[in-house]
Amino acid sequence: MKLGLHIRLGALLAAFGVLATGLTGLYSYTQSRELLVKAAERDLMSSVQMFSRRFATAVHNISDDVRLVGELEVTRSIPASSGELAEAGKTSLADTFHALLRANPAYFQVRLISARDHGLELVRVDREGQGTVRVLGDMLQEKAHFPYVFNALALKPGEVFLSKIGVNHDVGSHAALNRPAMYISSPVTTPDGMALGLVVITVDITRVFDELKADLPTYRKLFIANEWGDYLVHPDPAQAFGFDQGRRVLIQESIAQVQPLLDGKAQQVLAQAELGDKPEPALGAFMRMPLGRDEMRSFVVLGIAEPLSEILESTRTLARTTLQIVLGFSAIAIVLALFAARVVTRPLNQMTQEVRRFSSDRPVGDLPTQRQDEIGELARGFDEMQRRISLTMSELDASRTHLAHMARHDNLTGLANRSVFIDRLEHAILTAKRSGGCLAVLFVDLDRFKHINDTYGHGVGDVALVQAARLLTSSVREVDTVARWGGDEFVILLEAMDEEHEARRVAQTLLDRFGRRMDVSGHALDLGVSIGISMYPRDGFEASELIQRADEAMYLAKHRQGNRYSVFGNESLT
Ligand SMILES: Nc1nc2c(ncn2[C@@H]2O[C@H](COP(=O)(O)OP(=O)(O)OP(=O)(O)O)[C@@H](O)[C@H]2O)c(=O)[nH]1
Repeated sequence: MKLGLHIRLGALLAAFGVLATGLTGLYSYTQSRELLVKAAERDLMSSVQMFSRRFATAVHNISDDVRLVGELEVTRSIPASSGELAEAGKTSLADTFHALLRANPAYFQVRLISARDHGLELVRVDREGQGTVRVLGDMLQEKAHFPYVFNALALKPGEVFLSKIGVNHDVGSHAALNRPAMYISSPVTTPDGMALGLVVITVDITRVFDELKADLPTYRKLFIANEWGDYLVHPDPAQAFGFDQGRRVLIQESIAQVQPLLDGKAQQVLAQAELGDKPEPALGAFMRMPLGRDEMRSFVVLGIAEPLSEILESTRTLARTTLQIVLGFSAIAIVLALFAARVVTRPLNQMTQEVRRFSSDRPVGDLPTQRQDEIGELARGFDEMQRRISLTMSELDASRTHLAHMARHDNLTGLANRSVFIDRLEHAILTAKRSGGCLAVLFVDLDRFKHINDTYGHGVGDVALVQAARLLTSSVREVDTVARWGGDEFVILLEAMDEEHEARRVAQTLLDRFGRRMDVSGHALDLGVSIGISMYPRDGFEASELIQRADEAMYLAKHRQGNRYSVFGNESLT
């Protein structure tokens, strides 16, 4: 099927419109998606930083409690000589420890440990079930071999030691037994700085982390690893504290991008992680968080990850919205394209119709010649072309008519020529034959015409011929035909001429009129004529025959001095 320009142009414009809209939509979707992922990365990073600050604050608060207990009068009253505290002081401290444990659900134990007697626990209160319990007598243990003891005793007054996070296996430690824990300790000193003992709080680190991550959305997962990469917190609890069960589950093995944090070559990184039982790709922000005093160079790696599906959820909404916008604008583009194509092609169609009308000789209607654009230019060009063609056509018509007239008439006198005369004679013969009528042919020859030419010149001879033609025409009926046979010879067809005497009368009229002197270009001339008459059907049945007979009769008249007529067959040369 042949498609019109309107459809093709419309389809082309529509395709451009849809393509442009689609590409714009795709570009804005891609850009927006990238911005969303970048925003999610920033958000995750600030989230992990916030978590780190809150963890630091929590540790700081616990450290303050440890320091506070260490600075109590009763704590500092441990005799340097014996290292043994008075019973009343112990009871008072135990009351304080009970209060601390009640106020801080994340504390497992609060203890005062002597610097003497191999780090013997002087006062100890443990969490047990929903309550607290003071450990007394033989149940008190020597702890000098624990890092939180010997490290704290080496500190200056007011300084705090943070232990590594590990699983507590102290026998008899009540609620803390086999639970992840962290020890925060600070020395108890004499005014001159000698260590008398230390205060240590055993922290339920799981509870601390649970409280800190309570503010995180459920789809965000927390990762914490120690300085060797062992998971301390993992979305899958089975992965945490693997080292306590004789296996290593290392963060750098599952999330290789965090290695620079462990190596101290980066403070924070973005990384791909996997979450859940059925591993789901996630984006995570990880940072290195120093723990404790600088010289210990202790740190943990904190990380918060979010499933990519959550991050890209808003991009799905964006994709839907973008698609709707693209479809909407594509529809508008198609409508506008068809409209534009129509606007452009309508004047062209109009001109096409006018060209068709012009080519089929119908009157041409209005053309958009007033337009100032290319279509107006085209219309004006067509209008001009159409006027020129019309002008040329009418000139051609005129010259064709003239040529046709010239082909049938004598140029000088305007009379019918030989061929027209023969046509009419043949036609008249047929008519006469059908009707049984008669007709007459008169052959007229000017007498001594050569003399006029020779005497007055050909110009005068021409005028004389024209006047002779007029005289002949005005002397016969309108139905009769006068033709110039050649030179100074004329032929006349008299139709419906039933009697010879009627033809004779016409010939006589001619003789009479030619017998009068004529004024030809100021010359008074006597133009005589010789006339021969033939009759149908008496003298012949054919046109040529009748003309020949009339010519012969004219010859007889001429032979007898001219200025007379002769009827064929009535006279003969003698
Ligand atoms: N001016 C003019 N002369 C013509 C034209 N056609 C023919 N003639 C002249 O007409 C003359 C005819 O001469 P002829 O045939 O001898 O006839 P004529 O002089 O009338 O002699 P007769 O017929 O015997 O009386 C010639 O001199 C031709 O040159 C024409 O169109 N114009």
